[in-house]
Amino acid sequence: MGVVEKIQDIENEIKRTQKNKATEYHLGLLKAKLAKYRIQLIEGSQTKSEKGQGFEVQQSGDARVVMIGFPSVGKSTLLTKITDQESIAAGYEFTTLTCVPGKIQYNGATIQLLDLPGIIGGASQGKGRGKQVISVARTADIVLMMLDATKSAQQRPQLEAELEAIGIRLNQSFPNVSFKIKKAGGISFNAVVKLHYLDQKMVHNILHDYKIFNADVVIREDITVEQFIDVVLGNRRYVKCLYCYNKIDQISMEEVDRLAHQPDTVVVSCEDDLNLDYLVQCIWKKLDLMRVYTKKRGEAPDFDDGLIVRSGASVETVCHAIHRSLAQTFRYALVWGTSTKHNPQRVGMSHLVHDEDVIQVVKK
Ligand SMILES: Nc1nc2c(ncn2[C@@H]2O[C@H](COP(=O)(O)OP(=O)(O)OP(=O)(O)O)[C@@H](O)[C@H]2O)c(=O)[nH]1
Ligand SMILES: [K+]
Ligand SMILES: [Mg+2]
Repeated sequence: MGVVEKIQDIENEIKRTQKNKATEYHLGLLKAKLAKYRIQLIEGSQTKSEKGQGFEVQQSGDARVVMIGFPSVGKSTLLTKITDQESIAAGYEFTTLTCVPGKIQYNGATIQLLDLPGIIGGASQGKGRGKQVISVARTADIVLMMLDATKSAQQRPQLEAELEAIGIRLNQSFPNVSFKIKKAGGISFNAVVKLHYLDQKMVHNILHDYKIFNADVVIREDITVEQFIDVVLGNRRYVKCLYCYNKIDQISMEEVDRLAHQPDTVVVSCEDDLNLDYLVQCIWKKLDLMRVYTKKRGEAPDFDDGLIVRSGASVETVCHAIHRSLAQTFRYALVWGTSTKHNPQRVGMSHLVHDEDVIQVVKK
């Protein structure tokens, strides 16, 4: 029996099995098995020739946004509209057959946007070359899920399921669990919150199924079985997602209004240039990037030339962004901005900077 059939069998068994106290351990194990087979499918089944034909292109700029969507929803049209690059668009499916990168310039940052071929249902199971296409989403800072506003509402959960199946978790954060495999000592289990979906026995069962007999598990959040398996597997990607409904020129105002009120959603019309500026703003916000300025002693900061760093960045990260060796000669930094109480304030490497802060590094 092939892996795809095994997966189907387990999925059927999960569907058939009634959810109750008596079956929950069995269900937990089935889910662990399912996760294992899915991994085999992604990692094990690529032949040599397939590997050479990935859709990966070189990372460039400050962040990467990857468009994922069914055919002919307008991905290429969008790339041509909001980046410096043209990607051919047409009224037939699978117009785009490669990965086409473009650049968005915004607030001094360069954001890479990738246009990809459309995917079809079952892509994660290797249908078409969909698996390679959606795998590119693993490298994204944001998945821009492109949807056709004139098509069925089903397209969104379908795409989400495809991404789930290759280990991508959309708009979720890494479960608050610490998990360490040890050489000996058995399994120690600790939960600091009340758990509703998981208990010690289930954790043991799942770990044994993965042939893990010695580990420390500390759970600090009321997680599900699936989330625990994610932690054990350790190869999940937690990626932000923005849902973009295109072609709103074709639907009623009421419908536009309804779609626009969903969380993490932007409605646009590439054809009529509706809301495209707002989409770029939303991408920028979602990326959570910051712009900080550096200055030399006795000189004014150069506000035209900021440094782009991730939110939560420290002075150390800023030093690295200025010059690779700066951290070694670092004595302290003077910071002006909202991250400090006094302006300027003398801070060390670990100080966390804020958007728009000005930083002067004092060397040894
Ligand atoms: N009405 C309308 N049509 C649009 C809009 N955006 C794109 N289209 C049309 O939709 C069709 C498909 O556009 P593409 O940009 O090729 O779509 P795609 O998602 O890149 O398609 P594939 O590469 O084949 O997966 C073209 O005929 C576009 O002109 C829009 O906002 N409104
Ligand atoms: K098309
Ligand atoms: Mg296209």
